[in-house]
Amino acid sequence: MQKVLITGANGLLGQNLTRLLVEDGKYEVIATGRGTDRLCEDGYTYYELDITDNEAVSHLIGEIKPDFVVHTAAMTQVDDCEREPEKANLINIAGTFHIIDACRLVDAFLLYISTDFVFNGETGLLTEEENVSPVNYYGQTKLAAEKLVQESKLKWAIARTVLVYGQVKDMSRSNIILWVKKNLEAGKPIKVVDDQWRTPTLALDLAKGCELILDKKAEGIFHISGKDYLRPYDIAIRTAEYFGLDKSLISPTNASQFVEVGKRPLKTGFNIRKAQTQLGYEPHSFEEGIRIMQEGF
Ligand SMILES: NC(=O)C1=CN([C@@H]2O[C@H](COP(=O)(O)OP(=O)(O)OC[C@H]3O[C@@H](n4cnc5c(N)ncnc54)[C@H](OP(=O)(O)O)[C@@H]3O)[C@@H](O)[C@H]2O)C=CC1
Ligand SMILES: Cc1cn([C@H]2C[C@H](O)[C@@H](COP(=O)(O)OP(=O)(O)O[C@H]3O[C@@H](C)C(=O)[C@@H](O)[C@H]3O)O2)c(=O)[nH]c1=O
Repeated sequence: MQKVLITGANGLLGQNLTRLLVEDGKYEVIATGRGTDRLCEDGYTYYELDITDNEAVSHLIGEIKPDFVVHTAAMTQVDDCEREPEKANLINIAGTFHIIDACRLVDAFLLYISTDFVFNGETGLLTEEENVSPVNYYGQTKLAAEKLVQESKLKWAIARTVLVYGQVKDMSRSNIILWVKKNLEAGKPIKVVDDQWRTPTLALDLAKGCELILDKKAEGIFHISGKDYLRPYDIAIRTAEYFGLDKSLISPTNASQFVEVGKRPLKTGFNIRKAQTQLGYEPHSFEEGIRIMQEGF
């Protein structure tokens, strides 16, 4: 069986991907993450791996000799990246460089997970050909890492994704659905932006997109997201409706009033035609996504 090594396996995508690949049984799965295993299931091997430790990365990848590496690990809190650019550089850029170097040692195929935040948000429903121009530091680090991957001379793919939602064990960061649900359940009013546009992505769909890339050894950039083009305000309303929560607690705001440390691009969201035609990728609708998430992990 071919071996797939996953970085960031404790994360939202990492846990979904680890479980999906184990369930589908086509690959031997090696999950790696910061600290101890948080998924704690059977069927894969777990190793602690901090991607900022170059020696540890080359040692482990050199020992395991994976056929594929799926590099999901990243500093994903956008405002923290703005506040701590050196840490963001270390994890998102240097970390990716370490992974690339180690992949070279064993000639592994590298699948790098990137973001809609490489775009400036002037136009939405973006194709893979659109010009990149990030508006925040997180986006800059992810773009710098994309360039390293593209120049690596490895066999590579980049899966860019958008506003991922889902639920895993002991989550590193929340996501919009859980945030809305938690506040409305507590009877707390929330202000949600109505001038951003996104194609929110169920973590399980993203994991499936990654698996399809591995199965086909598909090279190049792929936009892997949900298919519903929504504003965070719409997402909040639909979440309230789905869970029967009080919608009147949600009020609209916009970029001029809701100022964040890291600027967010206004219109992103993806055109996923390439992934649909070349990979056979077919995401769930947003409502199906909430239902799947609600069924638990
Ligand atoms: N979530 C989203 O909305 C989007 C995510 N992406 C990209 O998708 C990928 C997966 O993100 P997602 O799963 O959602 O995010 P998570 O934050 O849930 O997962 C990221 C994982 O990376 C781990 N990590 C951070 N630093 C290191 C390190 N030095 N060494 C090893 N692991 C580390 C984190 O560890 P720990 O658990 O210890 O914090 C965490 O488990 C990322 O590359 C992200 O940039 C792209 C677009 C949207
Ligand atoms: C906290 C908060 C968020 N929001 C909105 C803004 C935003 O669109 C959405 C989610 O907010 P967050 O800060 O969690 O997400 P944000 O950092 O904007 O999300 C990003 O994460 C990184 C990792 C990515 O790569 C991107 O694709 C993107 O999804 O909720 C509000 O409208 N009001 C609020 O009070």
